[in-house]
Amino acid sequence: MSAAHQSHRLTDAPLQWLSRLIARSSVQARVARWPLGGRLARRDGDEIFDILQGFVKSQTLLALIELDILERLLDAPATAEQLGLVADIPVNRMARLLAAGAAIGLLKRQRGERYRLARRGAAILGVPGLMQMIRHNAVLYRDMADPVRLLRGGQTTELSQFWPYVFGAGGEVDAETAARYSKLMADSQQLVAQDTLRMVDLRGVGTLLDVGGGSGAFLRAALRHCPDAHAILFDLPEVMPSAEKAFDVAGLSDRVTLIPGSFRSEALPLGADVITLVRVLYDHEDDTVKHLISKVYEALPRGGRLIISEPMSGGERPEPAGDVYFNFYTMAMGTGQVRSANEIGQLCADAGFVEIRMPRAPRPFVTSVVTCAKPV
Ligand SMILES: CC(C)=CCC/C(C)=C/CC/C(C)=C/C=C/C(C)=C/C=C/C=C(C)/C=C/C=C(C)/C=C/C=C(C)/C=C/CC(C)(C)O
Ligand SMILES: C[S@@+](CC[C@H](N)C(=O)[O-])C[C@H]1O[C@@H](n2cnc3c(N)ncnc32)[C@H](O)[C@@H]1O
Repeated sequence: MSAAHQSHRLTDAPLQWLSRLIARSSVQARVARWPLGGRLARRDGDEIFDILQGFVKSQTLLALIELDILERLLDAPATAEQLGLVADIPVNRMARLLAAGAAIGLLKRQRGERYRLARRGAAILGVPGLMQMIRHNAVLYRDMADPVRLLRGGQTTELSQFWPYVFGAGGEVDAETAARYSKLMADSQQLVAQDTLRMVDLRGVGTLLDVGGGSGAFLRAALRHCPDAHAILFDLPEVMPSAEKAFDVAGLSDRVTLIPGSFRSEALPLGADVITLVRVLYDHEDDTVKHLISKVYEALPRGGRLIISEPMSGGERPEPAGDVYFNFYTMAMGTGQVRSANEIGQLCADAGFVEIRMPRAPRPFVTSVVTCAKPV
């Protein structure tokens, strides 16, 4: 046994002893009688129960969205009777849904049995793409219904069918499928773009290349942010029609060059001083990611910068969004994985990048960022 392993075992011993005590119901009963012990035990109980009922809370949210309850309450407060009638749900069951909605803080019960939107319920309506993301969780949850089976692997998941482009070089995705995922991607991208642009400094950028940029939502936000910059979008050919249309509608066509291609088989376009990879790495295995980061390095001039933005694992300090939701999300997708900012930084350093920075993410459930530069 190595010295490191032995010293671990020595420091582990008291904690193991404590865990074994807490795991005994007789000890729990005694500790719960002390003032501090009682408080801790109640809090732990609350939190364990909250983990246990997570799915039920989430499905309550889904029912409120599917039955358009949030929108209806935005018009005017309403009773279970009124909402049950329009949603074709028996009144007593609608009353139970509304009570659940109030209990999770999305609705407020008023006098006279009427409900109105709570602040958080109203906020959901204003977050771009959030209602579609909530609806689309149903696909993930079907894959998660048997988590042990998912962990063992080997089966075809529904989510991997939902995002088929991930597996493909060009040619494997029809235009309709590409348009469907592009819309969902673009809607949720608005949040990612907001937070990314808050974490990086794009002042003075001449040309920005977004690799795997989808329909270009990030580039449009970046172009508005940097009025003098030009943009290049590189993505699979199937994505180009929706990108072209979106830049047209935004009146930004003259500031972007669209280049179809696959980063698996082609070199990246030259001429950008900043390259962005937004929600691209976590779709792919390590080998693909290493290869892609080297291609980015080759495509950049000296001093050029790489910006990586996507939900990340907390690494040595696991955190809920990266290490629970996106961790299982990418597992259900079948090809990718979340990585920590340190792991991503290391992959960049291995490719030759320097000045690796990890700004603090305001909303890790939306995105985190790693930036680095090619040495001058
Ligand atoms: C007087 C007034 C007006 C107000 C006073 C009171 C006050 C200060 C109120 C504040 C209210 C307010 C403005 C609230 C705002 C709340 C917001 C902005 C909430 C935002 C929430 C965003 C969420 C929950 C985002 C979730 C995103 C998810 C789940 C994204 C998932 C993305 C996935 C799965 C992508 C997959 C892609 C793939 C394939 C893996 O690459
Ligand atoms: C998760 S989406 C992210 C899109 C966009 N950056 C965003 O955050 O909304 C991943 C993107 O990578 C693109 N992609 C996947 N494989 C690719 C490849 N081999 N070459 C170029 N782009 C690819 C997909 O078409 C898709 O637009």
